[in-house]
Amino acid sequence: MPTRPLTEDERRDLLASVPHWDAVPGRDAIRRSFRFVDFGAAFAFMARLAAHAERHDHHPEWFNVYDRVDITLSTHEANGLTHRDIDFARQADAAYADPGARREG
Ligand SMILES: C[C@H](O)[C@H](O)[C@H]1CNC2=NC(N)=NC(=O)C2=N1
Repeated sequence: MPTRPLTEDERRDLLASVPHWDAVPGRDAIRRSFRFVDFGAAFAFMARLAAHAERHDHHPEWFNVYDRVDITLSTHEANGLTHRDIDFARQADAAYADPGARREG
C-alpha cells in the first residue's frame, strides 16, 4: 500500500469513509477513542491490532489506560496521512464492531 501523501480528493473521500475518526489539530493525522468493559477487553483489542500492524508494517500511536484505548494514525515516512492510515482505521473499526470485542455501552 503506498506511503505517498493523500491527494486532496483522496483525503476528502477517504476521511468521509471513516466517520468515527477525527482530525488531530495541528497534525495531518486522525484519532479515535475506544472504550471497553475492562482492561482485558482493551488489551485484547490492542493485541489484535498489533498483529495487523506487524503484518502491514504500519504502527499506531496509542495510549491505554484500563478500559480505554486512544489511537492516533499518521504515516511517519510521509509526515501525514496515507492509504495505510485509512486501512488501519478500518481495521480498528472492524475489531471494535466484532461481537467479541466487549465494548463499553
Ligand atoms: C522500518 C519500518 O518499515 C518503518 O519504520 C515503518 C514502520 N511502521 C510505520 N508506522 C507508521 N505509522 N508510519 C511509518 O512511516 C512506519 N514505517
